[in-house]
Amino acid sequence: MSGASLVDRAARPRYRADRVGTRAHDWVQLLKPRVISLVVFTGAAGLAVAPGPVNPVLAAISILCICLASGAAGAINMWYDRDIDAVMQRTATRPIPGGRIPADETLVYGVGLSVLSVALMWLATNALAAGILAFSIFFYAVIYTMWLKRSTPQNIVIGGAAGAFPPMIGWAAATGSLSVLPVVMFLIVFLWTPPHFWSLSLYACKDYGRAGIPMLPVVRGARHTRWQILLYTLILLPVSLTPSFMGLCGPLYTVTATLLGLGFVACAVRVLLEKQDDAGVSLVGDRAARVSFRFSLAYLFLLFCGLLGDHALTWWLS
Ligand code: HEM
Ligand SMILES: CC(C)=CCC/C(C)=C/CC/C(C)=C/COP(=O)(O)OP(=O)(O)O
Repeated sequence: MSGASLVDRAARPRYRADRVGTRAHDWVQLLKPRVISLVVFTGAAGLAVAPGPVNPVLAAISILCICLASGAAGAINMWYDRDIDAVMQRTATRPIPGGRIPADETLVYGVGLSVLSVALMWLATNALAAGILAFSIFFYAVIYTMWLKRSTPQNIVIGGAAGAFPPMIGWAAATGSLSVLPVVMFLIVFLWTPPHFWSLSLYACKDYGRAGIPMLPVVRGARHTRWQILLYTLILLPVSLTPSFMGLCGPLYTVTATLLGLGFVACAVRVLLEKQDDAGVSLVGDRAARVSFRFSLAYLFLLFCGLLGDHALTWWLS
């Protein structure tokens, strides 16, 4: 046997395994797994704080459906945005612009998973949960991605509603109805989205400008964006405390929401006061905006943990 074929035999299986692994990884990346992990967590929280006993199998199926649906919407977003993703540094290596997954296969994948998730939700729970799930996919994939994202700097404010529906979906899956608390949870995520995204957009501004996407700092400038971030954190703080004012939760949630809300406002004030030029562009590498973006992720996760902990405590004490 020649040396070359020995090398071939040794190399071939490893090459195949790597390719299979890479392809599987790319199919998962189309679902934006890191982003949807928090989306799914908020949906699970909505389900967990809903009143009445929930069948654990149906709860698990509902959470799986929210996961599949948000991933599917992400895949349709990547299919539609393949032109701008190729231009932006942050997204240029995604599976479609990277040439690793064909665009048409991504569309079939996104639409297929959308149909599967909605049908499964309907079969396992009820029409209300399935209906809001379908509407969320439509809102993110069509209203936000295909329309608002490229046409208005308010794109993420209105489009952010898509990512705010999961707590309502979780609650509806558990109860077949809606109530004040899931609507407040919707409002919290809705008002959280602008400071979450605009913090990131302050330091990703060049990317969006190059791709021609009218994100707020591109259109209205960095200084205006800094004020808007502060405005939304200031509105978010009292809204996040509505469950306390309405007697829908106890002191654990109230303390958590107050501390986190003040922390988020403090991050926004730092973003506003950061050393900047006349146009509001940071002179210190957008340090405050980076901290604010990271804090936004911790904020939402911990706030909903506070709600879950409060709910568990009330149940345990009763
Ligand atoms: C229109 C609304 C939103 C916009 C435009 C937006 C935009 C973004 C962008 C551009 C990133 C960076 C992603 C990357 O580089 O891969 C990001 C990260 C993230 N977003 Fe959002 N987001 C929105 C809503 C949400 C919602 C509703 C959630 C969850 C409830 C969320 C959770 C996350 C998480 C967890 C990350 C971090 C991902 C990582 O660590 O790589 N986002 N978001
Ligand atoms: C239940 C359900 C269907 C929920 C869908 C909600 C969802 C996936 C929300 C996440 C929002 C998100 C990833 C925005 C990214 O914006 P972008 O697409 O402008 O970001 P990009 O530049 O990174 O692609």
